[in-house]
This record gives sequence, C-alpha cells and structure tokens, in this order.
Amino acid sequence: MEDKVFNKPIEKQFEFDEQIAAVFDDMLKRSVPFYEEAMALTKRFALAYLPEGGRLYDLGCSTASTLLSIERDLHVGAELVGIDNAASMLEQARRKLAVFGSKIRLEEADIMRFDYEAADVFITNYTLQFIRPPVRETLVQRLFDALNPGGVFIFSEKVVSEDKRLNKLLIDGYYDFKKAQGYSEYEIMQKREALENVLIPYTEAENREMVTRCGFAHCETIFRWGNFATFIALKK
Ligand SMILES: C[S@@+](CC[C@H](N)C(=O)[O-])C[C@H]1O[C@@H](n2cnc3c(N)ncnc32)[C@H](O)[C@@H]1O
Ligand SMILES: O=C(O)C(=O)C[C@]1(C(=O)O)C=C[C@@H](O)C=C1
Repeated sequence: MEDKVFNKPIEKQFEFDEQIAAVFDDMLKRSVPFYEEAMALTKRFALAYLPEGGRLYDLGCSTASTLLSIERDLHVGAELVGIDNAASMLEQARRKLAVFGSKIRLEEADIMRFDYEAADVFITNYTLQFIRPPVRETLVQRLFDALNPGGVFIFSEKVVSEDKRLNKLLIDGYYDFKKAQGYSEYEIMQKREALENVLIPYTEAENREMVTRCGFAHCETIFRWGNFATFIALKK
C-alpha cells in the first residue's frame, strides 16, 4: 500500500502504529536512500559472519524484510530471530513469513529488556536512532556482551554532521531525494515535525565512538549516502 500517512495534518508524534505498519514497506523504500542496497550489504556481511549452529538477531525487524532476505540465501543451519515491540509490524511480518514458509522466530518485545542468548550477528537497521540517547549505549553494550568472539554488529542510521552548513546541505539533499520519490513538500514537513525528538540521529563519529567504548575492536562504514549510513563493528 502506498504511503500517504503525512498527506493530512498530523495529530501526534511519530509512532510505529497500525497506520504506519500498513504502508511501511513502501515508506522505507521511498524514504531511505538506497534502502535495498543497504539491505543487500547487510545480508552479505551477516551471512559471512554467521556460522553453522549460529544465531542472528534483527532488532526492530519491522515487517521482517531483512530477515526474509537473509533466510533466502542462508546455507548454514542457524537461528534467525526478529524482535519488535510494535504488534502491527509483527502482524505484517507474520503474514510474509507464512507466504514464504519461513522458520524465522519473531518476538514481540522491547529490545531494551530482552534477554539475549549468545549470538554471532546483531542487526539494528534504522532502529538505534529511535532509542533515547541516555540509554542507547547501554543497549549496544548489552549486544556486545551477548556476542560471541568473532561476532559482528551491523547497524544503519540516519546521521547528522557537526558542521552546520554541511548538515543543512545534507538535509536539503535528502528532501530533494524524497521529492523525487513522489512525496510533497507538505508531507515532508509534516513527517519532519512528527519525528522531532523521536528520531534522534548521531554523527558518524558519535556512532563509531559509541561502539568503540562498548568494546568493539573495529568499526567500518560500509555504506554512506548523504545523511544515511551503514556500519559494521567487529568483536574480536
Ligand atoms: C525504522 S524501523 C526499522 C526498519 C527495519 N529494520 C528495516 O530495515 O526494514 C524501526 C523499528 O524499531 C521498532 N522499535 C523501536 N523501538 C523499539 C524497542 N524499544 N523495542 C523493540 N522494537 C522497537 C519499531 O517498532 C520499528 O518497527
Ligand atoms: O522519513 C524520514 O525523515 C526518515 O528519516 C526515514 C525513516 C528512518 O530513517 O527511519 C523515518 C521513519 C520511518 O521509520 C522510516 C524511515
């Protein structure tokens, strides 16, 4: 279904509710530059680090698009687990899992409180930015602690620049991208207002510093377009 959520006056802050879940796949494709490519890179690196008998978690898995794409090319016996606290997102996910006869395990839970088992890959694509800054690093630390040695953390984020002029140019470029995807200026402004204080982006450097403080030995930016980036952090 086509995303027209912000075509009318907004009544509340951005929330992952039924209205958003119903159009979410279209929303992401048209709102995240190179979404498909970032997902393909996520899959490539996830598969490379997922051993036989391993475990992969996708936090904020939404409609399970990334997990299903990974499962399609999975050639080892490994457990794929998706976690999200939005019931309506998981409803869409379950529908897709049924169509593909998938073995992915879905958990409706808060990623801040979930009791993680030992894992080889954690993914948080466009999810950390919705976790309040005072507790964001606590979550990353928990993921690091649950990772087996040699495990990886792959995450994608909207990012900002510490340089004011560059930051404005990045945002202008992003809004032009959205216009080219068919969103009107009105829809773009309505969504910007709804996301204020809900989606809180860090700079690329802040993201790297955060994972380094949590103990990751190496962090690489594997994709960046304007104000969107995908990272991989390695636990040695
Ligand atoms: C932008 S979407 C993620 C998109 C998805 N990873 C993808 O690449 O298609 C963020 C997701 O995180 C979920 N989320 C946000 N905070 C959460 C929390 N504390 N616990 C569990 N899920 C959360 C939302 O419900 C939403 O589905
Ligand atoms: O539309 C925007 O302004 C966005 O930042 C895109 C974005 C994201 O980056 O997570 C914001 C909310 C939705 O979850 C989908 C995509």
